[in-house]
Amino acid sequence: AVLGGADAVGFVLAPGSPRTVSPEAASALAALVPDGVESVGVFRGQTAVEVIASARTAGVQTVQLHGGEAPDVFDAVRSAGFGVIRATSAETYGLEAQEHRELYGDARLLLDAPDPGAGETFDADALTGVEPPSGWILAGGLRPGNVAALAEALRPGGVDVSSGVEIARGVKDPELIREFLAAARA
Ligand SMILES: O=C(O)c1ccccc1N[C@@H]1O[C@H](COP(=O)(O)O)[C@@H](O)[C@H]1O
Repeated sequence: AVLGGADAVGFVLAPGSPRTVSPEAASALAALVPDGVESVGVFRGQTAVEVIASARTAGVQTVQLHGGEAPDVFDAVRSAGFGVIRATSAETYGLEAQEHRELYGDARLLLDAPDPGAGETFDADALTGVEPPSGWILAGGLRPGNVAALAEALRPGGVDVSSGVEIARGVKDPELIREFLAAARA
């Protein structure tokens, strides 16, 4: 991903995924990430104490929370010195946009399909009439073959991919990563 020109790389530190890496393994990988590329720890449904401990061991800069965590978890993670990304379902974001602004306002927003990491797209109509905050990140079922059209239609500030650059669940493919990055940049 770094060689292909990604702006950020993520390590799944949430338990229970075929992509889960230990904080120690993530630390060895994150140490290879050069300055200027953001390293992100991906979490779901853990306590603030667990998230902060794992993120510290892994040495990531940013924490991405997928589990509907409460605002106090974001505050704790931020106070521990990490940047924070709030990942939520695009299909419900329309109903909770005001809540996001009021309760999580300075967390970056990532809009995803309901089942994170499943490689499923969401119905883009869910964002009709909704204006996510500037710099929001689009995720959920992106692939080399659909990222350009979806980015063109939805105009996010960034895109995030996992399943769409894998040859088997949990196994990334360098060629698909290169294709994805080229399509996203285009
Ligand atoms: O990838 C996982 O297994 C995962 C586990 C827990 C939380 C998030 C996870 N993945 C994130 O989901 C989005 C979209 O993934 P996909 O491209 O649809 O496969 C992305 O942010 C992943 O990092």
